[in-house]
Amino acid sequence: MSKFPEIQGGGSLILAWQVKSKHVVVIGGGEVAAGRIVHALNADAKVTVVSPSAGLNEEVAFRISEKQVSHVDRNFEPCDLDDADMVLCAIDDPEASTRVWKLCKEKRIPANIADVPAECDFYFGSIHRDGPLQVMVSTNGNGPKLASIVRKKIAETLPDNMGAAIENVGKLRKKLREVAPNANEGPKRMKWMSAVCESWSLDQLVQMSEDAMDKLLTHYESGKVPTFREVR
Ligand SMILES: C[C@@]1(CC(=O)O)c2cc3[nH]c(cc4nc(cc5[nH]c(cc(n2)[C@H]1CCC(=O)O)[C@@](C)(CC(=O)O)[C@@H]5CCC(=O)O)C(CC(=O)O)=C4CCC(=O)O)c(CCC(=O)O)c3CC(=O)O
Ligand SMILES: NC(=O)C1=CN([C@@H]2O[C@H](COP(=O)(O)OP(=O)(O)OC[C@H]3O[C@@H](n4cnc5c(N)ncnc54)[C@H](O)[C@@H]3O)[C@@H](O)[C@H]2O)C=CC1
Repeated sequence: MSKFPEIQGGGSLILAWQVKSKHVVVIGGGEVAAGRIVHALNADAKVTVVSPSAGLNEEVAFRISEKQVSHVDRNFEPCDLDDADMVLCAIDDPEASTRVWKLCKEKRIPANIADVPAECDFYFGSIHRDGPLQVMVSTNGNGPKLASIVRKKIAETLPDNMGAAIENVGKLRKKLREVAPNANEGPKRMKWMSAVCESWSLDQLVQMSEDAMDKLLTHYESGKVPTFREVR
């Protein structure tokens, strides 16, 4: 046995792709498209939906009328890809789907064709969301419904205040970078931040006020982590 991690091929590269302000083109306006739109909007993408009005489901029609997304009211045309950074295709026409996929590959645009795993640069997964926290479960194409069941099981084990605690830690980390901005202090900052996360409970992290954060940060220089009571 080697002391290094064993390689288990056959997985996906799971990343947190930053699509903020990027142009995501969703082709189709049915139930699957509606889900894709929610995921893209939750990541602050600029979304265009290409689908004839007659084929829109209620949710997609709602997002269009609320101007959460732009709408191109017709079937897909190659020019829809002109300034696309990502394409999500969810239509009930396999031949048109394959055409979309081939064009995306010519133009090197990352694409997901729902229903056709072989025509996907990436798969969607089942997602639990709580503020800044996202947990994605993938079964790598083996069992999408099971992915959803596993995701629910994981979510049940997480404390209710997890997202709020993470949000507060985010604020503290930002303040720490202001107090200790030097690039060469990275290792010290990271060690101290890790120690705070390990020694305080989630509830304490949630309850940490701006005041408490400022007090806590006065201990950074010494490298010590005071208790919650000491800074409250
Ligand atoms: C490869 C992948 C590509 C992609 O779509 O990105 C893909 C492909 C296919 N899905 C199919 C069917 C179903 N998909 C779902 C649901 C979800 N599918 C999702 C992802 C993925 N689906 C990717 C792999 C993810 C992974 O393996 O982990 C989820 C997780 C995320 C999302 O879509 O947002 C979302 C659950 C979200 C949630 O509830 O949290 C359900 C259940 C339901 O609708 O409730 C069913 C019916 C039951 C079943 O089959 O399990 C079929 C047709 C099979 C056929 O014709 O028989 C294909 C094509 C094929 O397999 O060939
Ligand atoms: N996660 C997954 O991979 C899953 C995939 N599917 C598959 O995804 C596809 C879409 O599913 P639903 O949303 O339920 O279908 P749907 O039938 O509700 O919607 C199809 C949509 O595509 C639009 N459309 C059809 N041809 C088009 C074209 N050439 N250009 C632009 N828009 C076009 C229609 O107007 C309609 O809005 C189906 O093939 C379905 O089998 C279904 C469930 C899960």
